[in-house]
Amino acid sequence: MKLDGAVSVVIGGANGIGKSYCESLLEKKCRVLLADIQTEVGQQTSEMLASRYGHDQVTFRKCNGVCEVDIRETLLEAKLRWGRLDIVINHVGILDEGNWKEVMDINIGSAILTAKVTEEILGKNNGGPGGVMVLTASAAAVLPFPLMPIYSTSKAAVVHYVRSLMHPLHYSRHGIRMMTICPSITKTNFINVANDRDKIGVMYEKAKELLKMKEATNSWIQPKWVGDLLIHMLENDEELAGTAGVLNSKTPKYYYKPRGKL
Ligand SMILES: NC(=O)c1ccc[n+]([C@@H]2O[C@H](COP(=O)([O-])OP(=O)(O)OC[C@H]3O[C@@H](n4cnc5c(N)ncnc54)[C@H](O)[C@@H]3O)[C@@H](O)[C@H]2O)c1
Ligand SMILES: CCCCC[C@H](O)/C=C/C=C\C/C=C\C/C=C\CCCC(=O)O
Repeated sequence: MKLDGAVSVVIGGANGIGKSYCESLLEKKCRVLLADIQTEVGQQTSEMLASRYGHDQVTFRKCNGVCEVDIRETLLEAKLRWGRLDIVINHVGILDEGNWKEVMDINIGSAILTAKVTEEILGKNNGGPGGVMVLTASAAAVLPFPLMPIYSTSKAAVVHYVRSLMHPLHYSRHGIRMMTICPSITKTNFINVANDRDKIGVMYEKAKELLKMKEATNSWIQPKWVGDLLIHMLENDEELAGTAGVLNSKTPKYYYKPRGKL
């Protein structure tokens, strides 16, 4: 798709990978509604980006990415402000092996609600133009990940859900090109969860040990690389729709391309 002039919503855009998504989109002259549950940091990030890329290019709105009403109002605000909506990204997720219900609720719930509302607003079956939806899953979604089986399973469900919605039976109805981005461990605030014994659970010691090795070898994924992957997937959306873009190093691999013509 052509990104110059396109309109996007990034839910969870105030920090880390989501912030990198916003910057990468703005670099390509895409307009961005940066949505986040944190008002203060969201506004700060949006203002910083506005001073760099233009005040008409980016704005902030408070949004809980697991709340259907918030997601709907956020998407509608972007459409009303800029007269169109092309790209919907939801980046929300948690890791808490001690609280499986909340992990499932948030990680799968945010995916299901985002797809539902995106289809409602952009779906060809609802008179919309179609568009693109991207969800952040995790590299832990495509292989068993014993360090955190609950998180890993919740993210696998996100990938599987998107693949199912990209089957020709669904795509022919809604016309929205959907994909997931699956980064390996990325240098953001999210990984501080590794210090929380309750949230990591029985693999706490092992996780600490592996993280120490990551630190020693500086082998993190950088948020900028994830932003670069987003742009690559958006610019090649016809070909990559339905795939999971997995980033275990700077070079992505694509999994699960649906069979048949989309
Ligand atoms: N950092 C990693 O190693 C890594 C790897 C793979 C996938 N992920 C996924 O990326 C996401 C976390 O992103 P990050 O690593 O950039 O972390 P981060 O903490 O830097 O950023 C997360 C952003 O999401 C916002 N947010 C959290 N809950 C929200 C909600 N309910 N509604 C709206 N906004 C909300 C936060 O305020 C924050 O701005 C999760 O989905 C996680 O599963 C992270
Ligand atoms: C290989 C999958 C990595 C998935 C990352 C996941 O989405 C986010 C994790 C956030 C915090 C991780 C806390 C502890 C994990 C410790 C080490 C992981 C080492 C993984 C690797 O070998 O690359």
